[in-house]
Amino acid sequence: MPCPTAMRTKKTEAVGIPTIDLSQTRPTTSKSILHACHHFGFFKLINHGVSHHAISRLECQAFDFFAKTAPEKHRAGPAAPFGYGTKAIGPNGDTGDLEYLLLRSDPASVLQTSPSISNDPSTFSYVVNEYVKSVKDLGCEILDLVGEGLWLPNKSVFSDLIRDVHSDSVLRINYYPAVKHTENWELSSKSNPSNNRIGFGEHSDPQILTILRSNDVDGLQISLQDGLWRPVCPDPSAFYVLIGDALQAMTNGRFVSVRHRAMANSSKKARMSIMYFGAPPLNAWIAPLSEMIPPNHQSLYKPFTWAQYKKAAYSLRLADSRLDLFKAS
Ligand SMILES: C=C1C[C@]23C[C@@]1(O)CC[C@H]2[C@@]12CC[C@H](O)[C@@](C)(C(=O)O1)[C@H]2[C@@H]3C(=O)O
Ligand SMILES: O=C(O)CCC(=O)C(=O)O
Ligand SMILES: [Fe+2]
Repeated sequence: MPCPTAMRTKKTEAVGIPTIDLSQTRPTTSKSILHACHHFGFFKLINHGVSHHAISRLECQAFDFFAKTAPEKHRAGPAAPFGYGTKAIGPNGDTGDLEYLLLRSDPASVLQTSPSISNDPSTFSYVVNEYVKSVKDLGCEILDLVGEGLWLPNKSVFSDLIRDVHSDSVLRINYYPAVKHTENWELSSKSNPSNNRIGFGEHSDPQILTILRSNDVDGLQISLQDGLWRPVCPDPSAFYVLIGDALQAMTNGRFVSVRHRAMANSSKKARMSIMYFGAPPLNAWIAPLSEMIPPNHQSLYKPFTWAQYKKAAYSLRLADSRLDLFKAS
């Protein structure tokens, strides 16, 4: 049976969103990834090789956490920026209808925070670390395919940043509680736009790339050049890959960081999404690669360190275009 989103958005989503099948040959996959990164900054990934077991174990651990009482959950907060947060997103007044856990992704930090999150911290940290390892490897594989497709002299120039022991990558688990529908909800949602509740507002991700997985509840939307919001059909067996601002800068704008948001108005069932944000080390310099600047063209962005970019991101609102601050004059 087609998912409700697919039925509602046949014209947009069904024809719009590229799907990359990682079981295809390397050159074919690489070519399709480049096309998707250039035109969408977003794609769906199937046959990705990450074990269903690793995904469902983390999902179970996360559902157990969000099912706890508020005081228990607040032991893991406040998110500043790491830890448990509810409603408030970032330090500048953004809010959404969600709860979340934001975690540093290195094993030592996961182990350190686990006792405030789980009654069985060693299992929690094992499950998180196993998941992070899998999605990090997947992210690096995608970035190596990008390096190959672009014929870069150093094919691992992007993945090296994420593989670095000092990589600033993070894991985020968002939980959008179920919505209590009244009898005439369908009718009122059409006539009353206030039912369009924002779960996580419009933004682009600042990092290199994001690997997102959600349960079977819809909510994620992406906005392409035409400015229209396209619902993304949830597929728990797939991952969605989002290009971040840092990769847009390194490719001198050839790849676009996709604007996206999550709605929280649509389901009687809670939505859970898990994002791995692959990031460089804080002291890494991000700048357009010389191979990405065509002859007689200029660099579109000034060089910046990841620490400088993060500082800028945290000084702005969620919807702000942070990369604009680093445009070359
Ligand atoms: C409002 C904010 C939340 C955010 C930091 C920021 O000041 C602007 C970027 C936001 C974002 C979006 C993608 C990720 O979810 C996130 C962890 C990130 O790296 O940048 C969040 C930040 C956050 O929630 O701390
Ligand atoms: O929850 C989602 O599906 C998207 C959340 C998101 O974009 C983020 O956390 O950066
Ligand atoms: Fe995001």
